[in-house]
Amino acid sequence: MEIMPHLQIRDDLGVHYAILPGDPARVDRIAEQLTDVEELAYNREFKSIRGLYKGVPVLAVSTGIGGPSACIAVEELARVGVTHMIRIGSGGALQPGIHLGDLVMVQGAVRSDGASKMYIDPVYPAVPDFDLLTACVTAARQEQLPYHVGLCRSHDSFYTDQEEEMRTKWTKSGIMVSDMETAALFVVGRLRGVHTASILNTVVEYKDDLEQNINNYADGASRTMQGEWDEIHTALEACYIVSSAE
Ligand SMILES: O=P(O)(O)O[C@H]1O[C@H](CO)[C@@H](O)[C@H]1O
Ligand SMILES: O=c1cc[nH]c(=O)[nH]1
Repeated sequence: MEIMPHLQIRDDLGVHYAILPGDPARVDRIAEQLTDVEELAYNREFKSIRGLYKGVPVLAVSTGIGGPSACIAVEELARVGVTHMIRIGSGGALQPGIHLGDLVMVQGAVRSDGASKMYIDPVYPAVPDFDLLTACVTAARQEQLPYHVGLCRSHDSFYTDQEEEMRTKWTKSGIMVSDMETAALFVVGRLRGVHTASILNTVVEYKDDLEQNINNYADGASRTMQGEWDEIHTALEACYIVSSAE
């Protein structure tokens, strides 16, 4: 038996599905939708629990902010036998018509991060697993949740002097939303043979004040908290759909 150096979880858990928020506080809110919850470890930004969703064993593990810590989580989860990973993140809309709390199911990610480039050439695509993405879309449609399917831009920068120009550039290219971890998850997951998907809860609307809106989310603003509940529910249902088909 081995203990993973960063997640501090054992390699004999025998769980195939993991839900991955960035924020450790979101792990506790995932626990509310699970039964038989057990806290496994809380080391650095990585908080890990195990529980059941409709009888399916699931892990919830926070990945922290940005590609480097997300890659560490993906690598160590793959080493303990997790085969399906769904990010449930927060993001900022880059297009009009995407409202607070709407879900964006990511179909592909622009690799504006550094971590995925440490693994492989930037021409390598950052795309989700088709069946897992389909299961997420099926789940959201089933529950009649507000959702979109489109592209995201995963970035490493929040406070550079070029943020406004970067956002305008990606808006013009039809990118739907920004986050910081999806590209790294898709690339490293693909290289390690893991099925990945990413669902982003919109916490900043197009052209709205980025910092103010992220503060509102941290304060528990109701539409973004509803979006968070919806993305957790969608990801758990997707795990159930995929596990039932196996
Ligand atoms: O809410 P999470 O999942 O952390 O996602 C988003 O929020 C953080 C930035 O505020 C970044 O990690 C970004 O990807
Ligand atoms: O632009 C944004 C907004 C929210 N979260 C991000 O990572 N980027």
